[in-house]
Amino acid sequence: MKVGIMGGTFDPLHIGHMMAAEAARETYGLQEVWFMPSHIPPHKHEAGVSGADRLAMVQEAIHNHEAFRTLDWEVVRGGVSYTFETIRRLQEAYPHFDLYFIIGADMVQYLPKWNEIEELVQRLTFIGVGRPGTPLDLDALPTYIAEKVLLADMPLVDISSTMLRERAATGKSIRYMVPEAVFEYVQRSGLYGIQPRSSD
Ligand SMILES: Nc1ncnc2c1ncn2[C@@H]1O[C@H](COP(=O)(O)OP(=O)(O)OP(=O)(O)O)[C@@H](O)[C@H]1O
Ligand SMILES: O=C(O)c1ccc[n+]([C@@H]2O[C@H](COP(=O)([O-])O)[C@@H](O)[C@H]2O)c1
Repeated sequence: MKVGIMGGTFDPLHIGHMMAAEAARETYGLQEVWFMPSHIPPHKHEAGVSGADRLAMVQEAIHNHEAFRTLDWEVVRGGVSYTFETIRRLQEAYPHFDLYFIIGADMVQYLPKWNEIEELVQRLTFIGVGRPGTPLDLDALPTYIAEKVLLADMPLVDISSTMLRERAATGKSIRYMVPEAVFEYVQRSGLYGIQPRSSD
């Protein structure tokens, strides 16, 4: 079975994440895509909102898609979420899966700095999608990494979670930049300083 892993901080989850997963699924015929929020991403500070809320946003966003699932392992395990550790465990649990890890252009260029990248490229194939601000240039990567990165086309989406947090903090709308169900969850829970909706 061909399974894509869409790893991310998802603070908050936005339409760029959804489109990346769908483009990878469609282009490479992935039977399922598992959205996997990290607890603490290796190269970032701890996320602003809890793992439980970030997991809930993923669940809200994907529940209508027949091929999308959530994987809560990293949030449940806690600590720093190293992808190679998670993938080792996944392959122990599901030895017959053919694994693909979906990432945006910024993460493609960062691959040489991932922990145990030599092991990771033996265990899975990356699927990279375009993202404004970073060229998707496989020639810039060492060959042993570049030959394990496939590309999937999608319309460029100039949205990041950072931009959405900043918009929310300054009172600007994030509606339609996140899936509607995520917007409703954020509003209901009062995340990112967005006012909980009154019970009208
Ligand atoms: N607009 C986008 N288009 C394509 N890929 C994206 C986009 N936003 C994020 N991704 C990819 O999704 C994965 C998870 O991203 P992440 O949750 O860190 O979101 P982010 O918007 O980059 O967050 P932040 O602004 O907080 O760094 C990464 O591989 C990232 O490259
Ligand atoms: O394991 C690593 O060294 C590593 C370095 C950078 C990113 N990742 C993973 O790549 C995914 C996207 O990262 P991020 O920080 O953009 O959300 C997420 O699952 C991270 O845990 C993993």
